[in-house]
Amino acid sequence: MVAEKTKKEAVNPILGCIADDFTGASDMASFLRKGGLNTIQINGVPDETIDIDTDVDAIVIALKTRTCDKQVAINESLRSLSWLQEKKCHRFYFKYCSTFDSTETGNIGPVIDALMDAISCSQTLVCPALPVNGRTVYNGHLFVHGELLNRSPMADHPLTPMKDSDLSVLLNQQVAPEFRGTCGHIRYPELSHLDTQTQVPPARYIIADALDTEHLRILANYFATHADFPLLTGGSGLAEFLGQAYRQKAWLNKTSAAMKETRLPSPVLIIAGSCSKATQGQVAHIKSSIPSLNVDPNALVSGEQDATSIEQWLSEQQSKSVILYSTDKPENVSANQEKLGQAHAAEIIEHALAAAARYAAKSGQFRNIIVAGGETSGAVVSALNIKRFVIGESVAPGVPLMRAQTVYGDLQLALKSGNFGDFDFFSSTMEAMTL
Ligand SMILES: Nc1ncnc2c1ncn2[C@@H]1O[C@H](COP(=O)(O)OP(=O)(O)OP(=O)(O)O)[C@@H](O)[C@H]1O
Ligand SMILES: O=C(O)[C@@H](O)C(=O)CO
Repeated sequence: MVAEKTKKEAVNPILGCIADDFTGASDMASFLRKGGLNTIQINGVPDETIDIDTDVDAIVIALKTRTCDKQVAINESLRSLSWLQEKKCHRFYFKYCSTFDSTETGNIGPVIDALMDAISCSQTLVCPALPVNGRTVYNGHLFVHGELLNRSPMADHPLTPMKDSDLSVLLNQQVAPEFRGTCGHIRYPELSHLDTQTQVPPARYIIADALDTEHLRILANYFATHADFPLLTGGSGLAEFLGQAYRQKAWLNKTSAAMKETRLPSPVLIIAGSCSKATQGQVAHIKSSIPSLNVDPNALVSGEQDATSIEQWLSEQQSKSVILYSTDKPENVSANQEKLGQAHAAEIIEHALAAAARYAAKSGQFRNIIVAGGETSGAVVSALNIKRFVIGESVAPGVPLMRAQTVYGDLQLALKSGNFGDFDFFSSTMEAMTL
């Protein structure tokens, strides 16, 4: 049964999204905007001080719950859901990574279960596919640029090494014991007649194949307003088509308000904490044209490098655009993790990069900041105490320019998911964001 709403009945905002990391949130927000929804991003669990404009169609809440303690992830997601329900959202989306990024002990299954329980729904969609960035699902297996997930560079991820690519296996490891084995599939040959001959399987978690954007359009048209599916889950691939589907159903009564000014004066500070293959190439490329500083966890531990020395280096660069990076090859990352502990290595790097971002904004030297990596972005946005972003144009699929009013003034940020963007992402984004 498809719930029909007339334009008169429409209530804004429609869609409330909960994302498990910060770049994932801005990725989702960029595609919702592309689909015609006036979208804002709120960072962290919103409290009563956060208000929203009346013309907002979609709200994306950015959490940092991908790798945190399970109970914290559940609690923050449920508190976010309550807030979205208070704001009268009536459709919900749990956004996780298009490469799943969640191990056996990960939080995707537990958070899905908790949200389903709170929304009282018995089925949900599981759709990580993002074909525009090379993530496809075929026969329930996740592929990255044509390679099985566990044979892609994601197998070496510093925090969430992906050792399987069968989505039902990955999910079954995580969900509550009583729901194990309750995955169903919509396989790609069935997609072309979804809604006519194909019955959606009566499974709790419905894993959808999607090989191209047309498949996502079909899925979005079916699931966007389906009464039995108030909660959908997956990557950002569906977002553009969900937006279009809501618009077709006349669920929107406002025209999308674009962010007006998208450029600020140079310079740009680039912060790369991602060690993904894409970021490694992008860092290597930009290092040949702007000053760079390697933020090294071993040097931070030994005291050879600290917040003061990084600040000193930044101030010496005066009005130049620069990059700070901890990006390294998988073997060096593993060595650091063995020596310092995985969580400790991540923490000291994130802390140093976030402190540098705060100094850069506070000193007024930089008003534009590009960050590579979801965890790193979460640390930077928290250090800048940015509560909300207005979403602007995308500079690459899944990477929007975003504006925030902060205690340090008007800032512009671009948060890049680790594996997103072409080799020249940093230079093209610097050009797009500055006067
Ligand atoms: N040289 C290094 N040694 C050990 N750990 C590192 C090093 N450089 C970065 N890290 C840590 O690895 C993690 C990278 O995660 P992050 O989410 O920022 O990037 P990503 O996983 O590539 O991006 P995304 O989550 O958007 O896909 C961070 O916690 C970071 O602090
Ligand atoms: O879905 C993706 O690939 C990204 O938005 C992401 O979540 C990476 O952190």
